[in-house]
Amino acid sequence: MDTKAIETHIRGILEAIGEDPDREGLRETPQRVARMYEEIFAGISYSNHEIAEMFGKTFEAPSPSQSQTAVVMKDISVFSYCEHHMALMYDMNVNVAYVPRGRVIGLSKIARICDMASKRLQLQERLGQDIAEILMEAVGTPDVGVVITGSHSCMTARGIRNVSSRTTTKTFCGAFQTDRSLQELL
Ligand SMILES: Nc1nc2c(ncn2[C@@H]2O[C@H](COP(=O)(O)OP(=O)(O)OP(=O)(O)O)[C@@H](O)[C@H]2O)c(=O)[nH]1
Ligand SMILES: [Zn+2]
Repeated sequence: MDTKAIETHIRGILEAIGEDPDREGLRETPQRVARMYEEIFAGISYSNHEIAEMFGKTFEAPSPSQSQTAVVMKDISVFSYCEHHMALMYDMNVNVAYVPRGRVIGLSKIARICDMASKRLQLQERLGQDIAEILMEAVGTPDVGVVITGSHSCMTARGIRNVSSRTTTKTFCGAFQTDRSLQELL
């Protein structure tokens, strides 16, 4: 990420909106925003494949038996940023489930994958697909479901200003596409 360029452009934006970038409260703002962008857009620097490798530490699944195990993690909270307005997606709640094929992933890594995929300019729909794609590669299973519910500040704090609206997107891969009992886990 080119932090020097971000600083220059943020200063330009401050001037363009009629602010004085040299007044005390704003003097360090371009640097602060550049540091913030490094943090909140960290996921732009990595492909889904790289994130799968980064957080892809897995363990042998419990001994296979007649039964089928599903892993479900609910209420993973993330923030993301809509690509249309660069506005915050907030109160984002991610539910993830997968059916292991011999390997299971460390639980914290599921939340790390959701967090890193969120740190991009996103569509909520694409965020679900990214999380599913990364998890499928990391765990080595095609059977993954991701359900996301969230609020978009581009719809609540501006424009139509509909503060109560919430959007849910569901991404079903592999067996989740047809198996209602798997879908209902989410
Ligand atoms: N599908 C989808 N749309 C989104 C997402 N985030 C924001 N949008 C929408 O993207 C659209 C961009 O539409 P435009 O008409 O180009 O932008 P705009 O003139 O600012 O639109 P308004 O918000 O209606 O004022 C808007 O309808 C947003 O609500 C998202 O995650 N998924
Ligand atoms: Zn938007």
